[in-house]
Amino acid sequence: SWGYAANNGPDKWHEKFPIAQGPRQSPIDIVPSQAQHDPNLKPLRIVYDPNTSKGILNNGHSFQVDFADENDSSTLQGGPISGVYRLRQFHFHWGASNERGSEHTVGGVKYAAELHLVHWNAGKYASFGDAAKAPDGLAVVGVFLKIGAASPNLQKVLDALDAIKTKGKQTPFPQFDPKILLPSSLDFWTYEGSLTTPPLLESVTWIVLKEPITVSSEQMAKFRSLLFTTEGETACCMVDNYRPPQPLKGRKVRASFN
Ligand SMILES: Cc1cc(C(C)C)[n+](CCc2cnc[nH]2)c(C(C)C)c1
Ligand SMILES: [Zn+2]
Repeated sequence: SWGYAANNGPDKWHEKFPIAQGPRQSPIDIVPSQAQHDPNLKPLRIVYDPNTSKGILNNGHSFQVDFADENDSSTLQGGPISGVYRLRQFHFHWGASNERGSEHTVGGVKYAAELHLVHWNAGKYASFGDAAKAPDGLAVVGVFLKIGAASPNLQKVLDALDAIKTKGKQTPFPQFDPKILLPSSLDFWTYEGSLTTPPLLESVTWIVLKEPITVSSEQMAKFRSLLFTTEGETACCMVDNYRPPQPLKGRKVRASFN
């Protein structure tokens, strides 16, 4: 199946998922000078309840922290979206070394990693699966990670990785508030895009924060200690699990700030 290696990676995905060459694919290179400030964009309203965090899982592509989403306890509103989107999970993408790893780039600049907080339009769709197939179904907040001071808040997540080293392993991850992973400014760029892995569904309103959070080189090494492979398979380090930027195809990127 699909992966990030030469034989099954991003350049091959279009063979089984032709939408890979579609009109609203993600990620993209964000060119700040080309992004138009839109005064109609509302401030982001992010309310997360730590009681909704459930577990942490190695899904073979990344690792994710899953949230209970049967009610509106953890939600995203405002910004470019209408209605209430529920937090489903968050996960990361990162590189084999510090000079690459993010999916979105800013004026061609790659960051060491990128956090994705995935939300679905529960006001309009009955389930995450239904929302994932709708053009206004998902909203993903992207946060860049750049190398600098260690993040104590991120360390709580990294300390759980030893328990989920191989594909399919999961462990409880209760009482975690992902709001502590966000930078101080919620200024963002936004555009209409897609999932960045197969099935590459064109159902995501992207909200990419301008301000990165910092992570230390030692913390990045922790991400790279995970494996793409299951226990017993020949170990393959989970690194470079990012899709490169895709053609803009006429889309406009809006900025919430001047
Ligand atoms: C239905 C579905 C949704 C997602 C994301 C949006 C959580 N994902 C992750 C795709 C993705 C990761 N980062 C941006 N998009 C998948 C993958 C695991 C098959 C399936
Ligand atoms: Zn992602």
